[in-house]
Amino acid sequence: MGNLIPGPETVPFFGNALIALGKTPDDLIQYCLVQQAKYGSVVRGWLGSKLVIFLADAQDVEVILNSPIHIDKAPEYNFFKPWLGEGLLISSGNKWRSHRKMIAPTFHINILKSFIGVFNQNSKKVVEKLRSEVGKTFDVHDYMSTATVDILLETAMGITRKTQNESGFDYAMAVMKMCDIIHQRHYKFWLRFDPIFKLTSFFKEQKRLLSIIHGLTNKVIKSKKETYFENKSKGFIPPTLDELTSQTEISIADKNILANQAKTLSDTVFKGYRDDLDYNDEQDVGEKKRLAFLDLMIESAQNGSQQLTDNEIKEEVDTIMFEGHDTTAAGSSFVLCLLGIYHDVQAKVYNELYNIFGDSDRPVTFADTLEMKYLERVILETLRLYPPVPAIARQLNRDVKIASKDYVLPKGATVVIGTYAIHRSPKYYKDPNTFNPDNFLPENASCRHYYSYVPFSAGPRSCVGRKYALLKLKILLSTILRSYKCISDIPESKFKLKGDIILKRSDGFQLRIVPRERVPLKTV
Ligand code: HEM
Repeated sequence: MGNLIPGPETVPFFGNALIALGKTPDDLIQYCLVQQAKYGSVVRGWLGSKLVIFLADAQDVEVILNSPIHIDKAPEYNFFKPWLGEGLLISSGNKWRSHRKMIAPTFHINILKSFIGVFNQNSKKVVEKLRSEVGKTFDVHDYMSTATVDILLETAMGITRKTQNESGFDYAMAVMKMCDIIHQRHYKFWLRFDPIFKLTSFFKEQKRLLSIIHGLTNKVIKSKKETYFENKSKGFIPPTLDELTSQTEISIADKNILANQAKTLSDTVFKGYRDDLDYNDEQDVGEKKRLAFLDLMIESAQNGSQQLTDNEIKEEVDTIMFEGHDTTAAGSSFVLCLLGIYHDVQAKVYNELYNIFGDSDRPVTFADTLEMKYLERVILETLRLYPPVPAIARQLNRDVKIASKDYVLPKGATVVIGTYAIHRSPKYYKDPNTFNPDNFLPENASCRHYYSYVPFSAGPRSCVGRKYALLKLKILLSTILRSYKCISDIPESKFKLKGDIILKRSDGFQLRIVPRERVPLKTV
C-alpha cells in the first residue's frame, strides 16, 4: 500500500534512509520541500521498513487531526521520553484523555486574564533589559526565551519572582540543545537505536542537559509543594478564580468581559478546529473554583479523584515548561525580525498601539488586547510563514482513506503533517511566500479551508496553550514596540532556517533597536 503512494526512489534494505547522510537539518527541510513540489501533497518515504507519509493538503490534514482515533503520536516522539516522560505531548489512551481534561481548563480565558499583570511586569522587564542593546546588533531570541521562561514560571507554575532565584536562560539554552539532539535522532537513522546512541557523545551531552532541565523543574515542584503544605497547615485553602483575579491588578472592565464576548480574530480563524478550548471557555466561571496549572496538579495529587503521582506531576511540568516557552520565544523573535524588515507594517502596528495607548506608559489591559487587531494579524501571518512547530507526526492505528487523492494510508505508518509546507501552498495563499498580514483579514481568512492554517495543530489534540500564547504575545510584543523601533538588516530571503523540533534561524535572530518617539507615524 505504501508503494502505491509516490515518493523518491528507494535502495534495498535502507529505503530512503540514506538521504540523511551528510545532510544538515537545514538541507533536509529544503530536500523535503523539493520532494513535495515534485510528488505532490502526499509523499511517501521508507526509513528501512518503516513507512513515513508526508501530507500537505488541508482536506487530508483534517481527516487525521480532526479524528478522535488517530491521536497517538508517532514513535519518533519517544526520543522525548527521557525528558518529558509520558506528559501530555506524548501520552496516549486514557492517560492522555484524563490529563487533557484536567489541564486544558487551567488555560481558561478567565485564568488567562488573571495572568495579565505578570505578562505586563515581565514585558516591562524585557524593555528595561533591552536598553543595553540600543544601537547594537544582537540576537533577540536570547531575550525572548528568558522572558518566556520567567513568565511561565510566574503564571502556569505560580512561582513568584521572589522565589525564582535564577534566570531561565540556562534552562532555555539546555532545551534548545536537547531539541537538537532529538532532531538528529529523527533523521540520522543509526542514532535511532538506543545501544548505538548510548555509545555516542550525544548521550553524554543529553545527560548533562537533562540535569539542567530537570534541575529547574524539580526545584519548581519542590517550592510549590512546600508552599502548599505550609498553607494547608495554616488552614489556607487555594484561592478561587475570583480571589485569584482580585489579587492581581485585573481591571473591572476586564473582569466584566465575559468569555463569550472576548472573541478575537484568532477565535474566528481557529473556529473550525473543533477543539476543547472554546468549549471550556464557554463554560463560564460562575462559582466554580478554577486553579492555575501547577496549583491544580498539586491539589489533585492531594485531594483529587485522580490521585496524580509525583512522577506524573513532573512529566506535565516538564511538558508545559517546554511547549510553553520555546514556541512563543521563536514566534515572538520571528515577529520582531519581520517587523524590522517591513517598516511599513511596523508603522501600522505602532499606529494601532498609539491609538490605544497614546504616549502613555500604562500597562496593557485585556480590553486593549481585543483592540490590537492589526498586531494580531501580524502574529498570525508570522506563525503562517514561520510556524514554530513546523511538522507534527501521528502513528496510524488503522488504515485511513484520505480525502484529496485515492490512497489508503496503511495502519502502522507514521503520518507527518507538514505545517510549514501547507502554510506556503499556493492552493491556499496567493503569493504564499510573501509576508502579508492581510491574509488574515476576516474576508480572506473566511474563504480558506480551516486546516490550511494549523500552527497550533487542530482537533482533539490541538495545543492547549493557544489562547495563552496569543494573549502573551500581544502583551509582550506591544510593550516592546511601544518603546522601540526594530530594524533588521537581513532580508527574509537570507534567513537560514533551522528545521529543528522548533523552527529557528541558524543565523540567529539579529536585530537592532532604537528608542521610539511616541508620535503617530506616516504609513503608505
Ligand atoms: C506560539 C506558540 C505555540 C505554538 C505555535 C504551539 C504549537 C503546538 C502544536 C503544533 C502542538 C501539537 C504538537 C504535536 O501534535 O506534536 C502543541 C501541543 C501542545 N502545546 Fe503548544 N504551542 C504554542 C504554545 C504553547 C503554550 C504557551 C503552551 C502552554 C503553556 C503549550 C502547551 C502545549 C501542550 C501541553 C501540547 C500537547 C497537547 C496534547 O497533546 O494534548 N503550547 N502546541
